[in-house]
Amino acid sequence: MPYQHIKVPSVGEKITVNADNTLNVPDQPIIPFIEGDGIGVDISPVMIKVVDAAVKKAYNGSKQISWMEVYTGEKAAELYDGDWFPAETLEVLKDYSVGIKGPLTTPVGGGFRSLNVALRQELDLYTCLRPVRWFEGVPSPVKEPEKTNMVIFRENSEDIYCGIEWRAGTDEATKVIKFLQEEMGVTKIRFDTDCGIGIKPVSKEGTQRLVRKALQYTIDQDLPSLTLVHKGNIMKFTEGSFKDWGYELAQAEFGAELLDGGPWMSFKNPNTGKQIVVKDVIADAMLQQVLLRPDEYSVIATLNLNGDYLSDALAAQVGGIGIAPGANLSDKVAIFEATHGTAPKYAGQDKVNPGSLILSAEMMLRHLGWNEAADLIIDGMNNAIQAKTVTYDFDRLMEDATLLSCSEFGEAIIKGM
Ligand SMILES: NC(=O)C1=CN([C@@H]2O[C@H](COP(=O)(O)OP(=O)(O)OC[C@H]3O[C@@H](n4cnc5c(N)ncnc54)[C@H](OP(=O)(O)O)[C@@H]3O)[C@@H](O)[C@H]2O)C=CC1
Ligand SMILES: O=C(O)CCC(=O)C(=O)O
Ligand SMILES: [Mg+2]
Repeated sequence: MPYQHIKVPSVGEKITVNADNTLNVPDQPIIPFIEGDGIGVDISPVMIKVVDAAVKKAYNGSKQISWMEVYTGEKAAELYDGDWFPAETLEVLKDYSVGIKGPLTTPVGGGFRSLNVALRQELDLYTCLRPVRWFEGVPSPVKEPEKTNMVIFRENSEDIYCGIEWRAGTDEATKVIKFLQEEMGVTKIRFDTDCGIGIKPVSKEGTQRLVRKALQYTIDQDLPSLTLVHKGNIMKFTEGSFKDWGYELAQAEFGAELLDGGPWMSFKNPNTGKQIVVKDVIADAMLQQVLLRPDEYSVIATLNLNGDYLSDALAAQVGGIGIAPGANLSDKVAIFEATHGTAPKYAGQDKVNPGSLILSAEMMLRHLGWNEAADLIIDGMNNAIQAKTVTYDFDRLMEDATLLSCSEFGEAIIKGM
């Protein structure tokens, strides 16, 4: 079926997904990409160039990506007559199973809701996977950045983050407040006029599908622990239940048993026989723990908003948001994206670090099973950083570095492969 603005490449095939969620990846897969707002215009073309070079070098022409641009955000609004979130983009991302996106702008305090969040919700991309590790040579604010090696599984479909809220003074907010006071016996709303209201849904099913994925990852990657991060002492029936349902799942589906009387648990990795510890930490304490005792944490499963905060904080700890990658995953669809946003003050200046999006593409290549190309990207990134040929964000914290533009850093990665 022809699309309104999306042009399907004349060469290449769709990736398909089997009933057991494994992928059939043709040698020339068509991969949809969203350029992104703000610095998307700088980093997306560099990401494509680096990925193409890695694939060419790894497979000498026997494999190749057919890129297909799809539109969301500012570019979509221009093309589709004010439609920021065209239905055909959603349809294509679902149909082609694997895609990658640049950052998209969300106005603060009003205007439209986050397109990034909408994409995750519409495609039920319930896991936001954000690995955080240090690259040798990257300037970091901590003394031993090599001790930080964590993988965040952030719940992506629930929580206060999903946007069920009403502005202060509206009929809706007044109605919800009245309902809470008159029908639910709530007496604790300190100022009940001009009061905005938000709702925080957290379910057993939503929690357990996320924790299941995180525990499976811990097993597959042979990692030592999974930490449930929550603020369950205060938000007992949302964040507290997240913790309880997480432990419950570890026990019921992975055979975990109480460790020293609990609440921590442990079980043996069925592949390696090594012990996996399942533990929990309260979210505020976790922010100091990751700074002071990072080597005690490995895989983290947490709620949507905690995961948002924790992923930017951990990214800074290993040298910054400019190299923090991520993926949004359902069981069938995977959309890769950087952790950072659109950094509007740098848009169009060919200045920022494209590393986040490039490393997100590196995760995408591994998802396809193209590990040789992914390894080349890591080599290229390592070599560019160790040669101290870096973008402004690293340059300002390094001595004797050579300052490169965004596109020059891409070239340096290619040269370093
Ligand atoms: N998934 C998504 O698409 C996301 C979208 N957003 C959206 O992005 C917009 C801007 O958000 P904002 O809060 O400013 O956060 P940003 O992540 O866009 O930028 C914050 C700061 O992070 C640094 N930074 C970001 N990207 C890079 C990069 N590639 N290279 C080097 N440094 C970088 C810059 O720091 P410095 O100033 O020190 O140089 C920048 O000023 C908002 O509309 C927000 O909603 C935000 C997060 C995720
Ligand atoms: O959607 C947005 O604008 C922000 C999202 C965000 O910060 C994130 O997903 O990390
Ligand atoms: Mg964020």
